[in-house]
Amino acid sequence: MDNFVSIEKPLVVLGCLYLSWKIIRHIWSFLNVEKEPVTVLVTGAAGQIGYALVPMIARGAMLGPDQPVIIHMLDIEPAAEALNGVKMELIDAAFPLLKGVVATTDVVDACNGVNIAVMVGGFPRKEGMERKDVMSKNVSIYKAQASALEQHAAPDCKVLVVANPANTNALILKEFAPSIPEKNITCLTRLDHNRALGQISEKLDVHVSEVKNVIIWGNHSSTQYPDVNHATVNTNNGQKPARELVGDDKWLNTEFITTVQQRGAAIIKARKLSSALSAASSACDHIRDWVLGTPKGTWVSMGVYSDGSYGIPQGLIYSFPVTCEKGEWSIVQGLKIDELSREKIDATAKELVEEKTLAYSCLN
Ligand SMILES: NC(=O)C1=CN([C@@H]2O[C@H](COP(=O)(O)OP(=O)(O)OC[C@H]3O[C@@H](n4cnc5c(N)ncnc54)[C@H](O)[C@@H]3O)[C@@H](O)[C@H]2O)C=CC1
Ligand SMILES: O=C([O-])CC(=O)C(=O)O
Repeated sequence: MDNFVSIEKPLVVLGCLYLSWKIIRHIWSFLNVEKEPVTVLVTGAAGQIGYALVPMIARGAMLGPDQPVIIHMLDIEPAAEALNGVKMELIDAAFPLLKGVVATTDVVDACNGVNIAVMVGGFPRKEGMERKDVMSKNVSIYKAQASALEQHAAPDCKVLVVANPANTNALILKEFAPSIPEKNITCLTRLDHNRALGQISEKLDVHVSEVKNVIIWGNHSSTQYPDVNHATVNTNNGQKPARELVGDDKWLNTEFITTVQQRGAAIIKARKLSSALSAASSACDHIRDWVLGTPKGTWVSMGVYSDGSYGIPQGLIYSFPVTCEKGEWSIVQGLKIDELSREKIDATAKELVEEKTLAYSCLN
């Protein structure tokens, strides 16, 4: 009996605490008390991704429909007038969640107090170029902006690098901002992940939301490895492996991979400009899942600092399958890697090692 009472008491206390928490939450939402705004920096905000991205952030696509935001926009002096035009449009759109806009060409003002930094500023590649061809211009920008972020952003600021070469720019930013925790510096491969989901959904004629757990391994470049071996599709008969449903290994091992790898180039060829709306939307997906968590049983691809998982050298920003919870990502462990995948996973890592050397030679 004594034992029973000693177990029961803490359970009752826990139950009361849980109920009080529920009641407080209910009253809170009833009173419609607003959350504190989160400050989001977008660099290169006068450019085409920036123009697509800032309204998405202001509408809640990045941080949720009840999260007020303050947007800081940075661009360079020649783009100052265009940047001011974007600010005017943000004001004109009267977004309920938008609590402030700063448009500046001063990197310190831009970084001041930011909680999330989306680094889009840089030079996009043109038709016929590889992403590493914009290396020398872009890595020096990331070296310079690293110290501004380190000194002026909020200490727990989360950073997403979009500008190409995205993995290597993120690595340079990490190396020149040593006091920012390495877990807080990531690069965008979610666009490639979404492209892979899109290709499977088109092939099977199912809605893209029914497909999950593709993986983009490695570099956001034409050596990336879009891996469908662990992907599943929701069907009327439950969840099935995507490979089994597609039933065409030849397509999955060749055309599917090259289509995803070359999708950026295909968009440039068609638009004469690189992807913008899909890049902006994927940047929102990346931050939303990182901050608010990935749905149960689902992983996404993020370029993160390698801890040696899957034999990838440490000291690279490499795209892995990750799940996110409470604002932290973790690499999905224990996936079986077949021989073909191993080769491709290593090949894209090798390119990143070469890019790192090239980046350092550009900075010297
Ligand atoms: N990781 C990914 O999935 C993707 C990456 N990208 C990359 O994103 C970057 C931006 O692309 P777009 O918006 O199409 O280019 P854009 O040329 O339209 O815009 C780039 C903006 O950055 C600004 N900028 C240049 N140097 C800057 C600096 N030091 N500080 C702040 N801003 C600066 C430019 O003035 C321009 O307004 C490119 O590097 C592109 O290759 C594009 C699509 C997908
Ligand atoms: O291809 C480019 O240069 C732009 C980009 O990164 C993409 O669309 O994936």
